[in-house]
Amino acid sequence: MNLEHLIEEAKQARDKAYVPYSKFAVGAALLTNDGKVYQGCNIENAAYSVANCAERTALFKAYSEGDTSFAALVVTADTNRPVPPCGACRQVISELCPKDMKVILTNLKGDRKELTVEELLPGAFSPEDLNE
Ligand SMILES: O=c1ccn([C@H]2C[C@H](O)[C@@H](CO)O2)c(=O)[nH]1
Repeated sequence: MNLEHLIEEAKQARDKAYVPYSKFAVGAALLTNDGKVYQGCNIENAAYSVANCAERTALFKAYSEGDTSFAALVVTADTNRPVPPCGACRQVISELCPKDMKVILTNLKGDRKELTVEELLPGAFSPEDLNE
């Protein structure tokens, strides 16, 4: 699975976004270590606060299917800079993905920013903190 293909999957996911309120469509593509790809889009709701971001949609789809071993995540939107994930998504990514996993942020112009999960949310609150 090359990166160009994973970016294409994220764009395809974005086309499925349900965004009647913000009109801001986001797509994500999550690659598992088995080579499977889970697409995710953002899904909004008339009760605005229950919207689900594209990144979490992809992660929750994979996890709920028993796929829990991840190799890379691409996120894309029609933004001026590579789209930055929100704080809630950073927290979820940080817990469910390896710290050294690559997260590739992109936009429709083709700009890219690649960083690790640790770089996305340095010093994240983690399950270990609950046991201290
Ligand atoms: O990284 C991001 C940032 C925002 N959104 C969604 C949430 C909401 O539906 C819309 C506007 O914030 O974009 C995502 O899906 N991912």
